[in-house]
Amino acid sequence: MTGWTTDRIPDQHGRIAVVTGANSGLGLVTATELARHGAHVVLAVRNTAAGQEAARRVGGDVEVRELDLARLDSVRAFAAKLAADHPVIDLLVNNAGVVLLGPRRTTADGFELHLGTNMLGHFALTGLLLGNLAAAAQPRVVSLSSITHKNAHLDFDDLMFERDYRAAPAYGRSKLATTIFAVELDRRLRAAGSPIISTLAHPGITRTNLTPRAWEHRGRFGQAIARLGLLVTQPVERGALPQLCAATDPGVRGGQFFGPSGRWEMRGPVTEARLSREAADPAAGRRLWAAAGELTGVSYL
Ligand SMILES: NC(=O)c1ccc[n+]([C@@H]2O[C@H](COP(=O)([O-])OP(=O)(O)OC[C@H]3O[C@@H](n4cnc5c(N)ncnc54)[C@H](O)[C@@H]3O)[C@@H](O)[C@H]2O)c1
Repeated sequence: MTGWTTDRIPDQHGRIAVVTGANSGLGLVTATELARHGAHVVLAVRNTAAGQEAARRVGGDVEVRELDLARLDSVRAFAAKLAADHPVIDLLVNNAGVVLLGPRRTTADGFELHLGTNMLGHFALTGLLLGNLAAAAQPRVVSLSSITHKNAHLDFDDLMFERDYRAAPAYGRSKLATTIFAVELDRRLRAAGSPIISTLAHPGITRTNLTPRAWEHRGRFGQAIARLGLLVTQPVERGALPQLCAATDPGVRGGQFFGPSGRWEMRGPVTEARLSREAADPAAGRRLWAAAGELTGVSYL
């Protein structure tokens, strides 16, 4: 896949794609490219006013729907309406994500905010849409990992990070959990003989609202970090290529993981990325799957 560009996206007419967090950053570029190639794109967003503004920028055949991944009641309501209106869904891009600077916060359901939004919300959403995805000809689920997953470790005795909380490791854990989820989803889909494939992507370090703009408002030191960030980050159009490749390239197989090829995988052309040992561990997959099913009340596969 090295050298992959959006020219390799096949015609998407007749396909229904759902992109979470589609109003900004990587989600906005992903939605734009899918719509540009003819897909009907559902912009699944927390703030529908921002979603409508994004819809104007995306153009093409799009609709805006409200989804707050930090509230299971919102995930259920979104999935129920979407599933009724679109019996067949071809592509789900689990793109939305949150990064906190500051003290520990929780979702409406009491989950640590990073894990609850980035992983548990998407776990529930995927399960609730599985029947609609299975009805499509070549269905896919794409999950957003991060290089931070490699230095993270999941503590199954403290999944909600109640002990010694720190924001950056909490984000890394949530991205490791998302990565374990996507790999385990692929295993389970294959074992069930499902037509759906689960793929993964990470954008290296890409200039979006998450980084380094998050630093710009933090005084002179923050602005210096932001300027330094420009040197090591890549533009969002390039950062979105791994997830667009994972979502659309006809040659992609279940379980494949794409990211930038450059040194330290931070920026560069698309290539196949490496999972950490923990992310690829089937025992971690089984354990996390059981925990996520219990926590969200959505059990599948
Ligand atoms: N930018 C990077 O360098 C980088 C690196 C690794 C991984 N990622 C991942 O890429 C994905 C996209 O992030 P981005 O960089 O485009 O940042 P971004 O802030 O521009 O986009 C994140 C999106 O998620 C949405 N979101 C946050 N909380 C939500 C909630 N509770 N419900 C619904 N939507 C919610 C936001 O509204 C926003 O649209 C995330 O999963 C992120 O973890 C980004």
